[in-house]
Amino acid sequence: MCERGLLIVLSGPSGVGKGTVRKALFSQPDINLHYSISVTTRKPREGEVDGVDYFFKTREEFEQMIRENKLLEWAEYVGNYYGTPIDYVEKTLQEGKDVFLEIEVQGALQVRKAFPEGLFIFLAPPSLSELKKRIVTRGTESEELINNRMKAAREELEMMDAYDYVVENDKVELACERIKAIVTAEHCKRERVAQRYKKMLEVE
Ligand SMILES: Nc1ncnc2c1ncn2[C@@H]1O[C@H](COP(=O)(O)OP(=O)(O)OP(=O)(O)O)[C@@H](O)[C@H]1O
Ligand SMILES: Nc1nc2c(ncn2[C@@H]2O[C@H](COP(=O)(O)O)[C@@H](O)[C@H]2O)c(=O)[nH]1
Repeated sequence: MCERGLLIVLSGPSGVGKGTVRKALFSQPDINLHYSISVTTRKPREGEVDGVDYFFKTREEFEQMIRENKLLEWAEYVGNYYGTPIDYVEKTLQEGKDVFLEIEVQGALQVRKAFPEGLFIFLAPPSLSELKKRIVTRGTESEELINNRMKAAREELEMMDAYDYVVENDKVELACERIKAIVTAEHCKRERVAQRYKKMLEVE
């Protein structure tokens, strides 16, 4: 029987750079993580592709997924639904592969309840003014939505203590290296624990 994979959750306020860091991480050749594509009712941004960036759904379709227990977690964030399809996560972990979720804070806290053995990483901005600058510079949100996301960000930043690690995204390459080091250390720790139990069972 193969060991279950590790569930890694990267979370943090909108605009901190979760997507940028995740893409940089996944572009590295030595990375063996599996990205879970979320479902959302948000309209696609320019260049976003259904089934690659998100599975784009109507509110009715999303609510049906909730009723049918197809989501590991879901949240309504600044007027839209976002959720993680449970089947992909379960199947991939079962195959012994690591799954990577990039989700907001309410959802991460739900996943923590369902998967306390997961690895929870909070990506933090160098400052609130830099966070605002990043959302504004991205140019995807109206002024009203930027203000709503900044309001949510203040509440989300208060939740960082609920995570296993806080990683500052000052520079994308540095944030990637920190996340890689955390994942490697977590694997080593789990391997040591597994070996200890194996030996214990051999002796008894
Ligand atoms: N370390 C960094 N330094 C400067 N700019 C950055 C850094 N990381 C990301 N950015 C920029 O900040 C903006 C927001 O990044 P990104 O879209 O990855 O954030 P996000 O956390 O995924 O946002 P959301 O949660 O809204 O999807 C982008 O324009 C990106 O290029
Ligand atoms: N709870 C969940 N949050 C998710 C999921 N997928 C993405 N997100 C987060 O939503 C906000 C807004 O995303 P955006 O693409 O509209 O900028 C951001 O923090 C994402 O990380 C999910 O499945 N569940």
